[in-house]
Amino acid sequence: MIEVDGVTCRYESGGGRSTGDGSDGVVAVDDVSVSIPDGEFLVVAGANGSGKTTLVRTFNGLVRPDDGEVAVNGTSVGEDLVAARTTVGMVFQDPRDQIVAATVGGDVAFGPENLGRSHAEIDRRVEEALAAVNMSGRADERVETLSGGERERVAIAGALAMEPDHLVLDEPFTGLDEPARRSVVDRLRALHREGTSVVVVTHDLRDVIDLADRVVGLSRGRVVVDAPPAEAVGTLSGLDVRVPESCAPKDESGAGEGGSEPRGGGSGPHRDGSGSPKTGSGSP
Ligand SMILES: Nc1ncnc2c1ncn2[C@@H]1O[C@H](COP(=O)(O)OP(=O)(O)OP(=O)(O)O)[C@@H](O)[C@H]1O
Repeated sequence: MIEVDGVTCRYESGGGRSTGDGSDGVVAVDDVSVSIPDGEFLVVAGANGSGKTTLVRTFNGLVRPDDGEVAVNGTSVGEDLVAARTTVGMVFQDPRDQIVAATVGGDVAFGPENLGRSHAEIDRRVEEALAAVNMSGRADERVETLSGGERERVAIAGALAMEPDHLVLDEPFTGLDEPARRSVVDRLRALHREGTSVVVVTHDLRDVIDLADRVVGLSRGRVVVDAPPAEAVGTLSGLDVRVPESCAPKDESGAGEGGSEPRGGGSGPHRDGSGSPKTGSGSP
């Protein structure tokens, strides 16, 4: 269970995290409270810049809240970072931000190796994680030879090898073509069915609306809707979140479908204004 209680996160106008002195800057997440029970498939939706990435990064301590508290399985993230990083697996917006080894197997093994697990245990985890993303038998392949969808699946496998209770994926479909999207969706569906809790961050609900138990919608850092998908779409379609055509308001000029932006190419990975890509690792 992830419990977010009254969390606020600010960035300084120069790009770094807030000094906490109340000076000017961006309030990326503004007094958010949300609980994510085990086994839930949660979608965190909102327009670019609404605070989605910042919020989910508090789940494993990659971002420390300026106010409020995040607890995972009853333990404060700030008090036990290692526990949070092993319990909450994170897959970043661009898999290149987290692939660290030359081969598929080496990359997936990286997290459990850092945990100091035995060779036999690491081999078991790598095998199971690759099977979960439908890449069994491909451990020796070089990452640089893989397609974007395959790299995404390697990144997911890397997070799964940590055997997290919660898997958090930030815009996992960005830049993927239709078959790759379908493949990642299929993997997420299977993982969820097998009991993994999944949090997907997205500004496009179309791929995940059928999988979601609940949708939390953010706007300007605040929660504006927290409801099952069917109830949430009405609010979300007014927030530059793409919703399936069948759910979009009929009388609007394409707001629900995100205007003319083509599917797949999308708006591209968000860059955070600091000029540097978002970095970090699902590994402690
Ligand atoms: N490192 C940073 N320095 C300064 N401001 C930042 C930084 N990272 C994010 N922000 C700002 O915080 C706000 C929330 O950003 P965040 O990346 O959390 O939103 P998001 O909903 O994930 O956006 P996207 O969908 O584009 O990734 C935005 O105004 C953004 O410009």
